[in-house]
Amino acid sequence: MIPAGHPVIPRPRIGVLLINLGTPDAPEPKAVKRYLAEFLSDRRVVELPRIAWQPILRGVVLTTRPKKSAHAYSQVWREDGSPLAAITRAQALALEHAFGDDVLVDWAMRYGRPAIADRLQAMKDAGCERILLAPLYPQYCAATTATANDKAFAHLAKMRWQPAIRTLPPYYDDPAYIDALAESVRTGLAALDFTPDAVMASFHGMPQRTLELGDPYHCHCRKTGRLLGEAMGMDLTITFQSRFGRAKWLEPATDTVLAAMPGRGVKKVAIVAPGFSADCVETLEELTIRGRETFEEAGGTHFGYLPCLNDTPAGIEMLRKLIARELEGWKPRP
Ligand SMILES: C=CC1=C(C)c2cc3[nH]c(cc4nc(cc5[nH]c(cc1n2)c(C)c5CCC(=O)O)C(CCC(=O)O)=C4C)c(C)c3C=C
Ligand SMILES: [Fe+2]
Ligand SMILES: [Fe+2]
Repeated sequence: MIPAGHPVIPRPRIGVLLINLGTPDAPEPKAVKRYLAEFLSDRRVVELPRIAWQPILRGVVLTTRPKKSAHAYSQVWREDGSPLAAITRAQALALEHAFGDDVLVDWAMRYGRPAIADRLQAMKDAGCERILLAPLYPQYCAATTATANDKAFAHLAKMRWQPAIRTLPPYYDDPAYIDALAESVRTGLAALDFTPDAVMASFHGMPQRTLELGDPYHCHCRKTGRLLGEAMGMDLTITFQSRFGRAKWLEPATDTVLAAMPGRGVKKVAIVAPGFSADCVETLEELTIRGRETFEEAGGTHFGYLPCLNDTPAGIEMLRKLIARELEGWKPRP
């Protein structure tokens, strides 16, 4: 017999939680500061002892960067909010539709809102006894994939009745991903009013030290770049963007290469950012606005940015395939 006051147990369901990095609530210094404080305090992101990093973070970074970043965010903000959040929400809605009634698809951000703990709890309360955590990073990195999963498991650690959990593996070399990328690059190139002299694939950077410590991120990016180039039948220029701080980061740097290209006769460039599953401030502002400026100031004449897969039909179908594969054997009980 069920004791009085025992919660009503809903029909068991399967849940899928899409997770992306996170974004401020508003393109304003105060909101950006709150977001950066959480993001840059993560020891998976800045791998320095707290005692060394926190004074620099609080004393320098959080007193200068929020204003600069808020300006960048304000240039790309949409009516429905931060591009990263709006696109991730649209991906969740499209996948929810694609999977139908038996699978509940939700989304969360590692930093800021909607918080992973809140969405996981909501899924559990809605009857999800089996949940796939899907960090939307094609290339594995401790600073992205691992910390997203860590945050989810930290919440599970507080649950008496945990759901069963699977995590989406990195998909940097998955044919479904490479094919979707190749198709979207072909469409993007065809829509340009010029033929580029070079096509650049720009990935988010990481400190060089993480490669030496064994993080596979650099290798995953190189392999995605190679496979995408092979699928396109062309040589891609692979670069790393968004350098942060004084340490040596993965090279070559996107901005350095953009500044050098025109001098080498490359005056027309197209850029794609295959590591980002959704367009965000790093692609829409850093590449599309500042990257273009850098290239044109160095003598470049034509610059084209090719959008991420986002919630395009090809992008959603790719995610649906990857997710469906992970859900295999997880039939909802009647
Ligand atoms: C030490 C600093 C940073 C590391 C390491 C880092 C790794 C990393 N980041 C992404 C993806 C994204 N980063 C985004 C924004 C962003 N990244 C950093 C710093 C590091 N990232 C900062 C300070 C910011 C904020 C914007 C700025 O001030 O420049 C975003 C976009 C978020 C948005 O709201 O639009 C994404 C996505 C990856 C994949 C990665 C390691 C592989
Ligand atoms: Fe970043
Ligand atoms: Fe940036």
